[in-house]
Amino acid sequence: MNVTPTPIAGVMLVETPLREDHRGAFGRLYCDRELADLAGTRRIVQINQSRTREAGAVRGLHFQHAPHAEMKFVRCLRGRVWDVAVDLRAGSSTFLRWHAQELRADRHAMLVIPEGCAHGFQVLEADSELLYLHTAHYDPDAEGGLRHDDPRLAIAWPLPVADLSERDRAHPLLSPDFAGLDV
Ligand SMILES: Cc1cn([C@H]2C[C@H](O)[C@@H](COP(=O)(O)OP(=O)(O)O[C@H]3O[C@H](C)C(=O)[C@H](O)[C@H]3O)O2)c(=O)[nH]c1=O
Repeated sequence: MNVTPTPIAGVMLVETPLREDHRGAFGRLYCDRELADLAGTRRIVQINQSRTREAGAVRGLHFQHAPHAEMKFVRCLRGRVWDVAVDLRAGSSTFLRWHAQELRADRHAMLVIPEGCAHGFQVLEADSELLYLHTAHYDPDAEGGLRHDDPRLAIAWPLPVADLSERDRAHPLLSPDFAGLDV
């Protein structure tokens, strides 16, 4: 597995190349031994999948507050998405900066979003599917969300936003005095 850092500390791209032979291909999706430097003693406790119909649709941006903060490993199983991590960590040198990475089913890779960062994505191809590995259980009471169009983030989504959940439409804008999450 090849790990590449991004400009945001802890947000990494992990490439997991397939081994091909005459029968087809085989690849590892995750290995706590190979990723020990990145994941430490964290355990994957929940694995989710989403399918999004419309190109241009946006899901997120979501995070969980401590003590339910989580590291997420996000992989595209079908289609293409523009995956975004936003640094919400108090005191971070990249506080409120975002990093985007195109994830696509034919490039076997995952974006790692650490605790204290929000995650969202825009679908670039209809019927794209994502797989998420989580190091904390889903706790709706601990969930927080950012507006995709928050001017303090100024996320440059590549397509016009075509579809959003009611919940994602309703996230509050970041208050001017928001100083970040303690994780
Ligand atoms: C995460 C989760 C959700 N749900 C329920 C809650 C809702 O009734 C329904 C859809 O959840 P939500 O609207 O939060 O799903 P998305 O907006 O696609 O959020 C997803 O995409 C964004 C970008 C993320 O980063 C989240 O981790 C991921 O959940 O599934 C569960 O039952 N279990 C779960 O673990």
